Order: sequence, then structure tokens, then C-alpha cells
Amino acid sequence: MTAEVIYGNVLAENLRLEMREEVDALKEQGIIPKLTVILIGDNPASKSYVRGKQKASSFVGVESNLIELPSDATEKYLLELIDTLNKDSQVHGILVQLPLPAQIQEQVIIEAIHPDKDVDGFHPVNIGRMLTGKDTFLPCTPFGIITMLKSKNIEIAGKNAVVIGRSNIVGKPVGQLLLNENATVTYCHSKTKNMEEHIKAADILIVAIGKAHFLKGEDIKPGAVVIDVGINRIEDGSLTGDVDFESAKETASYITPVPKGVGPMTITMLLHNTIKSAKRFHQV
Ligand SMILES: NC(=O)C1=CN([C@@H]2O[C@H](COP(=O)(O)OP(=O)(O)OC[C@H]3O[C@@H](n4cnc5c(N)ncnc54)[C@H](OP(=O)(O)O)[C@@H]3O)[C@@H](O)[C@H]2O)C=CC1
Ligand SMILES: Nc1nc(=O)c2c([nH]1)NC[C@@H]1CN(c3ccc(C(=O)N[C@@H](CCC(=O)O)C(=O)O)cc3)C=[N+]21
Repeated sequence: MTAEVIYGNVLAENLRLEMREEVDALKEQGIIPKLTVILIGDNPASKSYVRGKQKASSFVGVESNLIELPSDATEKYLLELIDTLNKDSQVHGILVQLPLPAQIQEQVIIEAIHPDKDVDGFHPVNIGRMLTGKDTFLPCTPFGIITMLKSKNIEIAGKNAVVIGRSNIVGKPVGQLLLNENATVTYCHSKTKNMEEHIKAADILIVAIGKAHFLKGEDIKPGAVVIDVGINRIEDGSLTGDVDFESAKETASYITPVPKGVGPMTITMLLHNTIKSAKRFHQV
């Protein structure tokens, strides 16, 4: 079997075209969705993601404002900046690019962003709302993954979904969203025993660990759906996922590539959340 490739970039482009129309209509009512991105330090990967976000925002018509801080910026300064943005009625979404330098505690910053402007969906209030299945900002990468599965009418209910990785931004929330869709969810992580057995039993596999070519075609059940979240820069400078795409596509039924897979969907869901926030603020 050769898998059907789910191109996130194609789906993302279609969704962005729809969003552009929605934003045009909002602008006619005087509403301009606005996202503020805070980038601390000069990590090249972070800079590259932030550029992607800026480009996509301008395509859709979402106003996007980038605030760059030096790598020695203090937690106190960042908290004051967030407080100002929380109070700024023109700003609908605030995103602080992760990871943060060591002197700044990630959780303190995440909790300082007002839940109504937390378009990343990382605030505990929004995580709690997601957990209980309430309407909220869903974390962008997990939301993008569910949207990709649904775009291909892939059945989730009753399936064995295995998530490899348990970070707060990807692994844990994607498992929760799959559970909300009635999958039977297993999480694997660095302490998991007999991981091969879990992987072999998976109908839907989400790989989010950050290790190039970790998963091979021979590891998976024939016909499994494979979602590759990993972004790894390898020796030759190119990007590759956590999945050995060439071998896995011979065994899987559906597979996502890297690049052009989950990454562009993450950015698209960020714009979706920003537009949602603007609409909610203006009660439309
Ligand atoms: N495409 C996109 O939009 C996005 C892509 N990414 C990419 O996804 C990948 C994961 O990111 P993130 O979740 O932030 O990563 P983290 O580094 O925060 O977490 C990695 C997770 O993988 C687990 N893990 C690591 N090695 C193994 C192993 N050999 N076997 C089993 N589990 C393992 C860790 O386990 P433990 O908890 O036990 O340490 C941890 O839970 C990265 O490549 C990142 O760049 C991230 C965000 C968005
Ligand atoms: N507060 C916060 N929110 C995030 O959502 C967040 C973050 N911090 N920190 C880092 C991770 C990573 N992330 C990516 C987004 C897009 C691509 C993406 O578009 N990738 C392209 C390739 C881009 C390229 O060529 O460099 C692709 O896969 O096709 C990748 C990774 C968001 N993250």
C-alpha cells in the first residue's frame, strides 16, 4: 500500500483564502483582527517561524505586530509588556514565542496572558476548557492536526490513537483532542516500556518528539494514519520530521510530510484563533 499524503500547506492555503474573505467582511464593520507576537533573543528557528506567522497574517489581512526583545530581557519587563497588551483593546491575540531564555519562567508568562487573548491556547483556563470540551482557543498544532484528519474524513471515534511525546504544547493536548473525538488514546514518552507494541497497535499515530527519522515503516501497523509533527534541521540544512517518510509511506494509509505538513496548519489555526478572538471581543 502507498499512503495518501495529507499536504498541510494545501489545506492551509484553502483555509486562509476563506479567512481572508471573513476578515474583509469584518473590516467593513470596522473590526481589524490584530495579533501581537513577542520574540525574545535571536534563535534562528524562532525567527523563521515568526516570519512565517507574519507572512500568513498579512495574506489573510490580520494585522500583525512583532515586538523583539534582547535575549537578556527580564521577566519583570516581559510581564509589564504583557500587562499593557492585555489592556490594549486593539490587540486581540498575544503570542510569546517559545522557548524562552533561562531567566524567564515559561509558566509565569503563559499565565500572565489574559485567557481571552491567549490565541496559542496555552493558558490553564483554556486548557481546562479544552479538557471539559467547552468552546475555547484550542492549541494551534493539535487543532491543526484534528483539522487535517477531518479534511480527509478519517474516522477517529473508536480508533487506537497513540501519541509519542507529552509536551504541554503538542503531545498532551493532541491526545486530549483525540479523546474528545472518542479515540482510545495512549501516550508514549521517554519512560515508556515496550513502545514498539504500542506503536504497532496504533490506528492513528502522532509523532512529536523532535528526533529525525525516529519512526520507520516497519514499526507501524499496515494502514495506520501517521501524523509527523517533528521539525528537525539535519546536517545538509534541510528540514525533516520524526518519521522516515519514504519507508512509512509504503505501510501507512495516510501520512503527513515535513515540511508542508503540520507546520503550515499550526500557523493557520493561530490566525483562526485571532479572528475568533476579534469576533468575540466585538460580539459578532
Ligand atoms: N509542526 C509544528 O507546528 C510544530 C512542531 N514542533 C516540533 O515537534 C517536536 C516536538 O516538540 P515539543 O512537543 O515541543 O518537544 P519537547 O522537547 O517539549 O517534548 C518532547 C517529548 O518527546 C518525548 N521523547 C523524546 N525522546 C523520546 C523517545 N526516544 N521516545 C519516546 N518519547 C520521547 C519526551 O519525553 P519525556 O516527557 O519523557 O521527556 C517529551 O515528552 C519538535 O521537533 C518540535 O520542533 C513543535 C511545535 C509545533
Ligand atoms: N508560543 C509559541 N507558539 C507556537 O505555535 C510555537 C512556538 N511558540 N514555538 C515554536 C513552535 C514551532 N512552531 C512551528 C510553526 C510553524 C512551522 C512551519 O510552518 N513549518 C514549515 C517549514 C518552515 C521552514 O521552512 O522553516 C513546514 O513545516 O512546512 C513550524 C513550527 C510553532 N511553535
